[in-house]
Amino acid sequence: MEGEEMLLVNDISKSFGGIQAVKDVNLEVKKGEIVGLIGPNGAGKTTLFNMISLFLSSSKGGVQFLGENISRETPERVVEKGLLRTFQTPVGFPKLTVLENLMVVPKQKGEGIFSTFLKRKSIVQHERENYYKVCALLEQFNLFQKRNELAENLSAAELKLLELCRQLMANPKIMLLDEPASGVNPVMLDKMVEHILRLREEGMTFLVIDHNLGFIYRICDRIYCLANGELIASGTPEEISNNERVKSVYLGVNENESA
Ligand SMILES: Nc1ncnc2c1ncn2[C@@H]1O[C@H](COP(=O)(O)OP(=O)(O)OP(=O)(O)O)[C@@H](O)[C@H]1O
Repeated sequence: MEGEEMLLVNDISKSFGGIQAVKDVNLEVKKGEIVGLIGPNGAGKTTLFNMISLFLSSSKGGVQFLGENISRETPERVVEKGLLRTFQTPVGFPKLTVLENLMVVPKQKGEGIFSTFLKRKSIVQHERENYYKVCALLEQFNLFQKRNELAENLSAAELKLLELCRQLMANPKIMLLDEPASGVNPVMLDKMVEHILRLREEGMTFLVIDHNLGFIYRICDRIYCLANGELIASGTPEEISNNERVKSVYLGVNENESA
């Protein structure tokens, strides 16, 4: 249902020794929203992503996903529940082709030679369905022509799209995108915007980190701004772009100068 709470971050904090990377942050994402997370280098954005996706434990506070406290789950369980993330540097397999990168499916739990033999038919069926799904995704993201290319030969923008496709193979309910626009040229950036907006039309929800504010303002319904680990502003793109604190910390504009 539109407007339903999907992700709720409650009063979350993280310290690394003496460094307070994230301090008492509250954040929410509703179903169907595209929410941005901005802030200067070292603001705590990636640390926050790492805690939401449970790659990192929080020092304090917790995360609710679809009304359920997931703070004690493993990253794998969170993926199974539908919370997926990308990384600043796409992961994937550089020495595999584009098609192979998407066909790689995690082995089922408890799968052995005997059970695999018994389930042979269903596995073949599963592989076939997977193949059709991969081809459809590659078509949608204009990567079908590159399906036999090694991933290491793709451009930065194509790698970002491949990373999106990899996450989509796992049927996410929400996608956390870490700098999807970095290294992407303006033409491909327009394509990236189109893809993200299309996915949202189809029901996807996003939380997006990016340093490219133009990109963030184009795609986001709401934006949170972090600085020194603390939330300093939240609002619509218009509100954030006119916020004096955001200008001063993020854009390096002095509050008095910009007034
Ligand atoms: N594993 C770690 N050990 C020690 N300090 C860390 C660790 N990870 C992050 N930090 C520190 O926490 C703070 C927040 O870092 P973080 O990477 O979350 O910021 P960011 O907003 O994602 O920055 P950027 O935009 O440059 O990626 C920084 O001061 C960073 O040096």
